[in-house]
Amino acid sequence: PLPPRLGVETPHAEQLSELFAQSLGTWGLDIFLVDRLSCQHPLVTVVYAIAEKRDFFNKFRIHPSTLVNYFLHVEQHYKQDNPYHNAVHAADVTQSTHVLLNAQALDNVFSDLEILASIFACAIHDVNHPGVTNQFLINTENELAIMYNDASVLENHHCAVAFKLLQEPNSNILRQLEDGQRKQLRKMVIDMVLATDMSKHMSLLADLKTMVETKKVAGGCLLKLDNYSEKMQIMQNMVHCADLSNPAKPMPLSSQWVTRVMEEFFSQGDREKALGLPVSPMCCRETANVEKSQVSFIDFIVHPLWEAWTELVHPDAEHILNTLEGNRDHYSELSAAKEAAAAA
Ligand SMILES: O[C@@H](CN1CCOCC1)Cn1nccc1-c1ccc(OC(F)F)c(OC2CCCC2)c1
Ligand SMILES: [Zn+2]
Repeated sequence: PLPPRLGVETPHAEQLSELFAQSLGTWGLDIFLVDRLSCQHPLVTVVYAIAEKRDFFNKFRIHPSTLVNYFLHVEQHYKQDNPYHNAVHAADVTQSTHVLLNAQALDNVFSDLEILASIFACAIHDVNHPGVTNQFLINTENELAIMYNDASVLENHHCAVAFKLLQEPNSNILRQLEDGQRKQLRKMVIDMVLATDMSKHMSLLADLKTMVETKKVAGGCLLKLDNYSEKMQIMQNMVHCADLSNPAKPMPLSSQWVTRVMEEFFSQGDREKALGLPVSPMCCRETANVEKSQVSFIDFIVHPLWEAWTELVHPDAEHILNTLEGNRDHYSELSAAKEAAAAA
């Protein structure tokens, strides 16, 4: 039997179908509205809609009910009481990557398997996130840090949980793939999810810039991506861009993400204080300057990354970079106004 047309039953099925028909491929889809209309199944409904749109069911002989079963389990393993690292964030990163994949500059660059791997990686990339940073897990000698020897602790955990869930009954969406394909997809997903570790950001960006320079110099287009490592570099940066896309979304969405991430950081700060640990940067609710932090986050991390991505897929991401620059100025003005008010 087929599952409901959105993957899950919801009293707002008509409205949600309409929203996906209009905006599934749009930068700025209101993922918080998707969360409400789907009755807190944002990940299942977004993945199901993308799977339909990209014909995954036929291309990979995945039964719709198997896809729903698996991603319901994945969704349930995102901690709903995390203000930020919850299933809405996973759905947001997945839908954002779906949009980035549609860039004309990326036409015919990725195989169907690479596209499935990218969407899969986004959907599971933060599964079972505990709502604290790698550093916190390491400092508190958490069992996860012991398990993964302090190396990309969260990211290793997300991958392991996701592949473990594939072994549950009627959940193995990769069952019908040829063995080689399944092994290849597993490797690609691991490579992408491990690359979402922020400690890899500078090296990932450096390699992207090098690729953009050579591409520009060669005057070639992206089609000349013949080896796995170049292809994977682009996929890693694409997922990383989507993971750091909050400041590049329309302000009504961006500001909700800022509130959520600060709430998660502050509760980590509260825990560090209670444990007598040094409070991590930006995690102290008494002293944090939210707007100022956003300006430096954008200036030092998010803008350089999106500038390189925009150049790589020129001109398809111009509007995203413009939104990011507009948001940066907005936070800078807010920060100045706050300082002026404090001085007065
Ligand atoms: O924490 C960030 C990386 N650090 C590295 C060390 O320098 C500061 C930034 C990335 N990251 N990792 C997990 C979640 C997020 C993260 C995601 C959306 C964020 O802001 C907004 F877009 F919603 C965000 O903002 C923080 C708080 C103020 C500035 C940075 C953080
Ligand atoms: Zn994430």
